Amino acid sequence: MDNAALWQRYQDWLYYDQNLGFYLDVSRMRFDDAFVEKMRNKFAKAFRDMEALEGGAIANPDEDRMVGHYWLRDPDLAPTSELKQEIIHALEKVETFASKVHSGEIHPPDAEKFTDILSIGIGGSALGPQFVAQALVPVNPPLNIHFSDNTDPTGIDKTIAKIGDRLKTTLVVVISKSGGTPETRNGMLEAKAAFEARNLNFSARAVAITGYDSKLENIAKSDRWLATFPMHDWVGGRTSELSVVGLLDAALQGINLRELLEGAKAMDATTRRHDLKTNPAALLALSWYYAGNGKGDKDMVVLPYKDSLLLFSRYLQQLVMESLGKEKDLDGNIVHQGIAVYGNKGSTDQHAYVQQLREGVPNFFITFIEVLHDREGTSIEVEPGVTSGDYLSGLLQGTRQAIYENQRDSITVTIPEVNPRMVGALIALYERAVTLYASLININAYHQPGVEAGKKAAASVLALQNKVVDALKRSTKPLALVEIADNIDAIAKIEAIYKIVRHLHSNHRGVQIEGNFAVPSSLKISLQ
Ligand SMILES: O=P(O)(O)OC[C@H]1O[C@](O)(CO)[C@@H](O)[C@@H]1O
Repeated sequence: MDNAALWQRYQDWLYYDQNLGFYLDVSRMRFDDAFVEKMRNKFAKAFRDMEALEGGAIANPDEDRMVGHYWLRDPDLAPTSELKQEIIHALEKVETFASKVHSGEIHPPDAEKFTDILSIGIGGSALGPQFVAQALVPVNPPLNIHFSDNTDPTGIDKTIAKIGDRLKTTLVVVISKSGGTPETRNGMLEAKAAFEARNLNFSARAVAITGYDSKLENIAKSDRWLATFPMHDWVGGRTSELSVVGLLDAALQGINLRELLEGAKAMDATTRRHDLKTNPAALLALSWYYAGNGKGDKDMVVLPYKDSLLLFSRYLQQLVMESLGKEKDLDGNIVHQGIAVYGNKGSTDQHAYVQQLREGVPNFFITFIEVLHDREGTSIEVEPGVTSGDYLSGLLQGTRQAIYENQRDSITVTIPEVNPRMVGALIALYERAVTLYASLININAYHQPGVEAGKKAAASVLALQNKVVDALKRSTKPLALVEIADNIDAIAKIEAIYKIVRHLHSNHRGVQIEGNFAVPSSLKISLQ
């Protein structure tokens, strides 16, 4: 296509939302009119499905649940007045709690105010709060946030060490919808131990965000934690950023919740249109379908040209991949669906993997995120008439053009600046694009059966570890791996047994190993 035709295509496909000041450009996705025509019926169904979902249909058939994250920013849409009241009440509770923490009305024992937050959670109970904190935290927030999102002992130690003496004025926010996720439980127990080691009362500094009657809620209530906030079962983990899950951390950091919600609500309204060309979520879903042939054949590379949006791709990774990465479709056919998502930020990544994007395997499409406003205040000139921000903008344009010239597609999302309203709008945009795309490919976007398999396998390794230790305790002489496996009737699990003893040995847990470590069958294992 020559430059004039491309410019025309740009104008034909440009979406601009005056209310939000938001642009979406899909002109560099090389679909033609025939493809768009072919997709019309699929989209008509996707729009109807979306309407049913927002009306309270059981959109997650496996778990027999409604899917209501869209009601969070417009409670009037909730299917019953009870749900509407619950949403309003939860938001008020968050705002009241945060303002009492800020004023010092809620404070730690023996100190006037909380200074820090330790937010413990994983997956949807961490990625949204992390993304929003990185994007929107003010320069001098009322509380500094730290995250613990893994069961890695070194990671936990580093976080606690970084907080240092301020642990006594740290508010711990434990977030788990199910209330039973082991990594989060471990993070909570590790934090509790760290507080107790310093003679600090944990319960007086802890709040829980969790589902009704979960293990975590029961602990929080019986140990009399500072507060508990309810999580609704109709909000999935990866779409929970605009529920209490994301809002409490945000409010505590002084981020304007109402603007976040307002931006999402505005994007929701825009993306309710049953018209492809004027519905940006539909334009994204169309582009994803085109790029990957409706089968995820191409990866989505997300490149925000703004440091504060660095975590957007990581946030989207869960939203997109946990929602769309499914073995079966809604009719039970094996389909192995999904779209792989990765990326960090531009122009930084240009000096890392963009070489491959320009010239290597053409198995991706890029989504550029462009932010029009460079900075508060004025910029110096780094060259005559040119600022750092001009460079960033030029590098984005240059990369977009260079990859297009090599027949690689891209989408460009342009926002005026990174503020709560725009972040809310971006979250809503992608949530809705995922909902529409899931409908196009006929999958349930709201369950995650694949994750359960990994969790069960981990639990069985830990059960095996107990058996291994028992076998070693019972033995009067060092045992070979095969003997341990025989003793506990687990010969099929010999490799797992080897890894368990090696891990226990490395951590001075009383396991001694002798022999040649390069030849596992030569090893003799005993318990001290
Ligand atoms: O909030 P929870 O229940 O601790 O779950 C954390 C994460 O674990 C998953 O259930 C599975 O990875 C995610 O969907 C979820 O965001």
